[in-house]
Order: sequence, then C-alpha cells, then structure tokens
Amino acid sequence: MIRLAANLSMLFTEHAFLDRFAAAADAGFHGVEYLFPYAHEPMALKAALQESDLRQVLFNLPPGDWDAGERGLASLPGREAEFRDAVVEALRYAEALDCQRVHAMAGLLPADADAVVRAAHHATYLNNLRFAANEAAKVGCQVLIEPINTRDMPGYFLSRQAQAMAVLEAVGADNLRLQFDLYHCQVMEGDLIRHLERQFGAIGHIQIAGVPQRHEPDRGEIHYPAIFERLESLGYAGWVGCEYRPAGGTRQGLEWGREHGLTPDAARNTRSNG
Ligand SMILES: O=C(O)[C@@H](O)C(=O)CO
Ligand SMILES: [Mg+2]
Repeated sequence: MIRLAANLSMLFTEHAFLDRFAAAADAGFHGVEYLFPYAHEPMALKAALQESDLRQVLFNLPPGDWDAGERGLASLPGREAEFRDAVVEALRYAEALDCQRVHAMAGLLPADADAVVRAAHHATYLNNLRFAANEAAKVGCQVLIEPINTRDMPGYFLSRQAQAMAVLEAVGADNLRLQFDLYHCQVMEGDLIRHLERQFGAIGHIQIAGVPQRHEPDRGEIHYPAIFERLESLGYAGWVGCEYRPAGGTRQGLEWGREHGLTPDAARNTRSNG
C-alpha cells in the first residue's frame, strides 16, 4: 500500500496553516509536507505534528526572495554564502521536526543565459549540493533535487529527468536523491512508468497531481492506478506527496484516496479514544 502525504501548501488551504495539520489527519493522512516552515517556530510545528500524530515528510530550503520571483539558490553563482545559511536553517528545522528530507530548489537561469552562464550554474549547483549533502548526512537527512516544468516555472535550472540523474551521479552522495514529481515529468517528457523504472534506485520522494491542471490525481491525462501498481511492484517504501490544487474543496476531492488507505476521521476516532 502506498503511503500518501498531504502537501499543506496546496491541500486544506480552507484552514489557517497550523490548522491544516489536524484537517489532514482527520482526512486520513499520516504524513505531511509543504514548501516552507520558516514563518513558524519549529516548536509550534512540532506541536501541530504531535497533536495530530503526523510525520513531517518533506519541506524546502529557504528559496531566496520568493515574493520577488526567486525559486531557490542552489545553482546561483555568487549566492553561495546565502545557500549555506539556507542549508543550516533547513537542517535546524529538520532536526526539530524529525524530518528526513529537505528539497533544495535550484533557482532560475537568466532569460539570456548562454552556454557559459549555464556552465557556471551547473558548477555552482554541484558544489552547493555537495556541501548540502555533507551537512545533511551529519543529521541523518536526505537532500532532494526536483526537475520542475518550465511552463509553470520558466527558466528553472533543473527541468529534465536526465539532467537530474547526471547531477546525482556527478555529486555522488548517497543522501542526495531525486524528488520525482510525476506532474512535472508528464508536462516535460511523459513516459512516466519507464522514468520510474529507470530512476527507481535514485528516488527519495514522489509527488503526484493530475495533468494539465494540477488538480486531483483522478482528473486529467495520467492514469495513476497503473503508476501506483508499478510503484508497489517495484517495492517503493517511501512517501507519495499529494501536491495538487483541489478543483473544489479538499475533502470533497479526496474520494480517490480511499482505495489507497485514506480513511477519513479514522485517525481522529483513534486519537479521541486515547
Ligand atoms: O513541484 C513543486 O512545485 C514543489 O515540489 C516545489 O518544491 C517547488 O515549487
Ligand atoms: Mg513537486
């Protein structure tokens, strides 16, 4: 049975952020992920996890100035000191939340980037990821890299699966892994099951959504039952993050998850029964 995690940056946005944990547990989730924890003290997040008996599965490193359009620091030449601070800050949260995965977003290429600029980003990326993996290993954490589609995020440095696999190989750290988001892969490349099979040994986390609208996984062009079946036959033991924007209410849209272990209110009943 696959293990589904609720992405609290996209699901349960009907609630204030700290209330989304209980909403996720009530819907039957046992794990949560989200983009960024940094607006909250680690202790407040830890309390929210504990009160709802949830595991913290994943979050992202500080991404630079998100509101100004930045999308990560890992490949940005000249921003290495900031990237290192981001690693330290993320690992402080990871330790407090007992979270075993952090995602290091690569950042954007300038619109007019030529081969020289690309090469500089690539070299910076490798050095920064080496540093991040080394620091994360000290606290038993994995660092993840995720190819993101350039329709949603134009200019994103890491957009293809083969590029990510080459980066993992070049860095060669056991705890540097692939965040395989099937939504992004479908938009850029398709051939999902073959990608899954080829990359299986490198995968540290999986995320899902329907394509093209990034709604529930039972909407759109990806046939997730076949994906889940293959994941199970491959013996995937990690988490699958539900990183989609519900087409309507989050709870109304979760019917698809019932056959994958999402039993609404079961966890709350267990909790209230002590
Ligand atoms: O797919 C996504 O959008 C996320 O997993 C992420 O980390 C960057 O936005
Ligand atoms: Mg993703």
